Amino acid sequence: MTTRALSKTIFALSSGSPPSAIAVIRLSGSESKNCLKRLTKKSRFRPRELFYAPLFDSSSRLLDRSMAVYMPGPHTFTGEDTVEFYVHGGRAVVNAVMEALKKMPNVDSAKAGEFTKRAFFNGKMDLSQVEALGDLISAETERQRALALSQDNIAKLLRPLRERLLHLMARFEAAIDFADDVELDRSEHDAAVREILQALKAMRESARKGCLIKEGARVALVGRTNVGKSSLINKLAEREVAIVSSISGTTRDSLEARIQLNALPVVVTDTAGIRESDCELETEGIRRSIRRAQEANVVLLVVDLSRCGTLNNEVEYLLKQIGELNASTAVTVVLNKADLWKGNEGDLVLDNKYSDFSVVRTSCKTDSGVSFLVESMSKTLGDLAGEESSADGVVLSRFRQIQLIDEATEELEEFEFADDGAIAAQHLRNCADLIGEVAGAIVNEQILDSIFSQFCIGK
Ligand SMILES: Nc1nc2c(ncn2[C@@H]2O[C@H](COP(=O)(O)OP(=O)(O)OP(=O)(O)O)[C@@H](O)[C@H]2O)c(=O)[nH]1
Ligand SMILES: [Mg+2]
Repeated sequence: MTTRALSKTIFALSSGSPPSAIAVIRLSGSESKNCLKRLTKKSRFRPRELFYAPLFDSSSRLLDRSMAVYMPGPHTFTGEDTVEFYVHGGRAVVNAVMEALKKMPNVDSAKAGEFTKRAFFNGKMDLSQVEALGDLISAETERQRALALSQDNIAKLLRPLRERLLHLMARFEAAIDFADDVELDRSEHDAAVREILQALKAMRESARKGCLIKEGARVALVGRTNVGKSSLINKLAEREVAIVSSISGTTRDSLEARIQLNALPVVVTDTAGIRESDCELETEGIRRSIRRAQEANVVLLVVDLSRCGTLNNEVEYLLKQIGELNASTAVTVVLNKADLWKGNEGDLVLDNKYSDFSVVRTSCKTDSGVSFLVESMSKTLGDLAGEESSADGVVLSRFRQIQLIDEATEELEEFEFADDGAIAAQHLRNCADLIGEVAGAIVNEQILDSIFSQFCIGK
């Protein structure tokens, strides 16, 4: 950000869109106090003290009877002089005050994320704190809120790792520069690096959970045609998301519904039923069903109990059609149309290799088992995302951060094979730099633009 851009005083409506009981208009920059003087016609203000403030335009017309506060920098969110007006939240009131501010010299309306950008450039926040703030503002579930708050400390968590790496690197460099005086015990260093590697891998695993909390879990309903997948998504979403009919092959494309389970956002996908087909469109639909299953955190394998014969064969058939599932994907076998079943319990026994699968019996006709299925999914997602309290620890949850941790891990893995001291030291340096980048100690302009553009105006 240029000095000129920083020198402008910015203002924005920082509360939600009018009408509302109260609207907060915030200013940041060296002209803030002058703006306050002009609007209130007062000249002296006690810092950080809320006061009653009738506001006037340049022709002394009363705009609103508001409350206001003056907060001199640098101990403010942006690090600059800041003023906040708490005006009545009517659209005309807000517009009138904003219009009056716009006419003042060297004052401009703020762009999205501009207050936070100033806080960052004035050293009030690091990049991971900026990202955490963005997450907090967009948090929709309890877990997302807790996760966002936990992210405030990423720099603190990573600093010791980075310092250890730099310390190890310095030892390697000293051994090169002063070969006669400094002797290097490589095995001791290898052990230290392995410890750091373990810490990075643990972080990577917790990041997978963090992403699940932040991005939401994906659940796919997969099975043959006419087994009741669309009926089930309608039950789970508690609304008519998909068309249900007795005609096999009714659903041709994947359909999504967003729900919340165990304080996690969940995207449930209904898919086209799997069967042999000559129809090009249907075959494409089935290909998409398989892709949705492969991308899912939880696959609900739906089976029509009244027609499935031996369950084990049916599950085997469906898994074969889907192909490779991720090792972390949880599978629940849903035995639907339980109301029609008159079969043999012995036919429902699953092979030991499927012992990790949950099995739930449902009927979309009588609703029996549906709440049990919801409970079972909730538990499965809870296991995948970790207990709710685990969000108290610091967990990474950004793709950008995970990529950097992966690259840092690769550097350390390469370190182990580097016999040459200089190359080994370089791997340690690269790893330390990548870890520094996670919390934003080292930043590139493009990443900054993309992060700040996700903010709303007024933050
Ligand atoms: N008796 C009974 N009928 C059900 C049950 N669930 C669904 N059905 C009926 O089964 C038929 C197929 O249901 P859908 O939900 O459309 O099945 P689907 O798996 O989405 O089918 P495709 O879209 O063709 O793959 C409809 O006539 C439903 O009313 C159930 O639990 N019991
Ligand atoms: Mg369907």
